[in-house]
Amino acid sequence: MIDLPLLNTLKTKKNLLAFSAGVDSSALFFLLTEQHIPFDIALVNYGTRESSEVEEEHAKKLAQKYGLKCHTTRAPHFESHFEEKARTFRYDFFEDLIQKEGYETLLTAHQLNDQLEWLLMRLSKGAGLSELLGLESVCTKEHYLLIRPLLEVSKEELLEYLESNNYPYFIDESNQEVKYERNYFRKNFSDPLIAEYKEGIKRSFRYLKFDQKRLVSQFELLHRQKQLHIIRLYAMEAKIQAADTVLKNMGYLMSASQREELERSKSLVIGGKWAIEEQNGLLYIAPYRSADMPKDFKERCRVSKIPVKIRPYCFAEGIEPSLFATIF
Ligand SMILES: Nc1ncnc2c1ncn2[C@@H]1O[C@H](COP(=O)(O)OP(=O)(O)OP(=O)(O)O)[C@@H](O)[C@H]1O
Repeated sequence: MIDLPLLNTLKTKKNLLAFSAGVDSSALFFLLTEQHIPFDIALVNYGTRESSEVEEEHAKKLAQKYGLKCHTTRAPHFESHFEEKARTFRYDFFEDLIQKEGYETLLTAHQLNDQLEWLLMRLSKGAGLSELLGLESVCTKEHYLLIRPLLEVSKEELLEYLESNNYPYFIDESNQEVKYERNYFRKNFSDPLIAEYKEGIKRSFRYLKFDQKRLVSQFELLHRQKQLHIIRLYAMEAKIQAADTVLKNMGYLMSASQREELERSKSLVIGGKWAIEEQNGLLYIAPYRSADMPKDFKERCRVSKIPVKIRPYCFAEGIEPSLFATIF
């Protein structure tokens, strides 16, 4: 019996399930239908496996059987960096659907094994708490909520659920190929650990997330406009944590050296992409831009205490600096 209290919150929402026809998303599909949660499905066909076409057909038939919409698309052939490009293509497709069809949530079937695999991969590269706990069960995106209802359920439990109910699913053989780094971690570390210590690992994630919340409360998002974030820091140690959280939400992961640089500096550009400025207990984060700005705009920024590296983004996006005088 898989009990997912989070599903109750979905009953009144327009939901889109990212459905690959594999074990995890098939299990989520049937858990949603059993609980009468309204949803449609979206599948990206990468055409990389013999079974790709069969899986797409299966998704369409399943959707028809349960009276759901099935959105599918065919990905182009990616020569290099397959995982990264496949992910970008996938989320672009989902976000396009969300905008066009007005979905309020995107549900993915990440589970406990994925969560541990993510943690171990980040741990091995140097990461802070919010990066280690990168898979969150509810994550606010600009136009929707990204929800991962299965984070506390192991792959083995999902498989048992499908088997015992005779529900159909496909096995993705590419998950076995250790040439992909994540599969190497999965096969050698996360899967064996979960096989032996599942309950302890579930508890640890719960405790860690609880501690993370306490730490997060050391900063507060005061204002967000487009991609500009202004955060109040209640403790200086919270700076990295705050930047980590915001950038991760925007799809950017800081490297270990960038984190060190941020610790040292009050004004910097990360990866040529993000301007970060700390000023009077406030942390400003915005995409890094350069622009010729009129004198009066610069003057209004100065009066409203908008840091120098943040101004070009405000200018490019038509964000009026004098607005901030009323916010703070
Ligand atoms: N081809 C696909 N079509 C639709 N949804 C998919 C597809 N592949 C994966 N998903 C969704 O994404 C979830 C995570 O899949 P997977 O672990 O393969 O992705 P990932 O590489 O970890 O990427 P990310 O974590 O960014 O989603 C799946 O449980 C499923 O909900």
